[in-house]
Amino acid sequence: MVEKLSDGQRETALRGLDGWVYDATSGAIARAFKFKDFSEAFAFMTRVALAAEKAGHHPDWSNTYNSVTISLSTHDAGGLSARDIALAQAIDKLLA
Ligand SMILES: C[C@H](O)[C@H](O)[C@H]1CNC2=NC(N)=NC(=O)C2=N1
Repeated sequence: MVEKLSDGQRETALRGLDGWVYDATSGAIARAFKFKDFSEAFAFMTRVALAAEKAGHHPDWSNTYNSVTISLSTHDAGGLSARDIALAQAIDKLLA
């Protein structure tokens, strides 16, 4: 069982995450990504899937053609945990 982040911990973590937005209703952070075409978007999703499986932590996401929206929360904690921050950082690294 992993701990939900405090408001302060969440705000500090979000300052270091470009493009990720916190939604208080869902208790999740989300970021939208745009690619050249579906093939590029799906290649990215494949890499995210491998990173997620490695982390044992998985995204809620959607894909429409060249857009991918990823939402991260820790269902077990009922909100945001350090696992979401770590996965968001790993996802951002895939784009660097
Ligand atoms: C049993 C397993 O470790 C858990 O169900 C994991 C798997 N992946 C998960 N992913 C996310 N995003 N939240 C979770 O609470 C979660 N729990």
